[in-house]
Amino acid sequence: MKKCALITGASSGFGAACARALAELGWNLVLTARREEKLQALRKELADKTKVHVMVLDVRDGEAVSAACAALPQEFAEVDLLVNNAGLALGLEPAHRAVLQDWETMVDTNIKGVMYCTRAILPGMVARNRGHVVNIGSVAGSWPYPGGNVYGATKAFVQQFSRNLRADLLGTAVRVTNIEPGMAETEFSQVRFKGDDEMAQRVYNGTEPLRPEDIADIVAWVATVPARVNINSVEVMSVHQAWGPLAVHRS
Ligand SMILES: NC(=O)C1=CN([C@@H]2O[C@H](COP(=O)(O)OP(=O)(O)OC[C@H]3O[C@@H](n4cnc5c(N)ncnc54)[C@H](OP(=O)(O)O)[C@@H]3O)[C@@H](O)[C@H]2O)C=CC1
Ligand SMILES: N[C@@H](C=O)C(=O)O
Repeated sequence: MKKCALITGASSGFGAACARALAELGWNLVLTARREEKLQALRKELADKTKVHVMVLDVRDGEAVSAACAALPQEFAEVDLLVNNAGLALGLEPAHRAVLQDWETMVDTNIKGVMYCTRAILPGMVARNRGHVVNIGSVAGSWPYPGGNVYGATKAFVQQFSRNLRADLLGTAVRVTNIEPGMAETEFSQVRFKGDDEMAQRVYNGTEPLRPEDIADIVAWVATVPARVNINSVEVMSVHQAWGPLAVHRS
């Protein structure tokens, strides 16, 4: 039987790259995000490789998440892999100048969104004694940097939530992995700097960030190791970055 992956934040960046990588492996896909046109374009792109169900969803809406997951078409209803990838950073202001609404949006998306999706999908995995939750954390969850305040804290939540999920799932065959990428070039900086291209480009100038497919390859790897193996966490950075978001080599 074909395996099925549900990927949040599949309309760009890591999520779209995960969809492409898993389609190559023949997995059926449930792709979710808010921008339907992007999801439909990806569905069309992958149509000759696999079956794709598009689910337009705001992960901040817990009731919508649980209703959509409960109403998955039969062919996609048994989710083997949940990739909790939807997330964002907003702003780089120090805490005393930060916009409170930005903090709330990051908490609602990066923390509550992960909680809602996990809570909706996990019971089926436990009942089938089969499945894997892959969370996309960040090096920002372990390494502080100026302006990282609430974004880093949300990713620290993802790290500890992943560990505690593993503890809860002991005795089942359900796996949990937290992937912690460093700087990668996606729409992430466009979103963080609210469309200010110059600020966004400054992040990547003179260095070589990770690419979305680098993270997708890791997701595909952790999902396909033997069922007895749980990769707990993977911290991954560009060769031009060390330790945390601040230590970046620029030529
Ligand atoms: N790029 C980087 O340097 C790093 C990124 N990360 C993390 O990786 C993950 C993916 O980011 P990345 O691919 O880089 O960035 P992108 O901005 O390219 O992708 C973010 C994805 O999240 C989706 N998303 C955002 N908010 C919501 C929401 N409320 N409901 C549903 N979907 C939402 C977006 O879709 P849409 O707007 O259509 O809803 C989009 O598909 C995030 O969790 C991010 O924190 C971690 C480490 C490094
Ligand atoms: N590593 C990035 C995303 O998580 C960042 O914090 O800039």
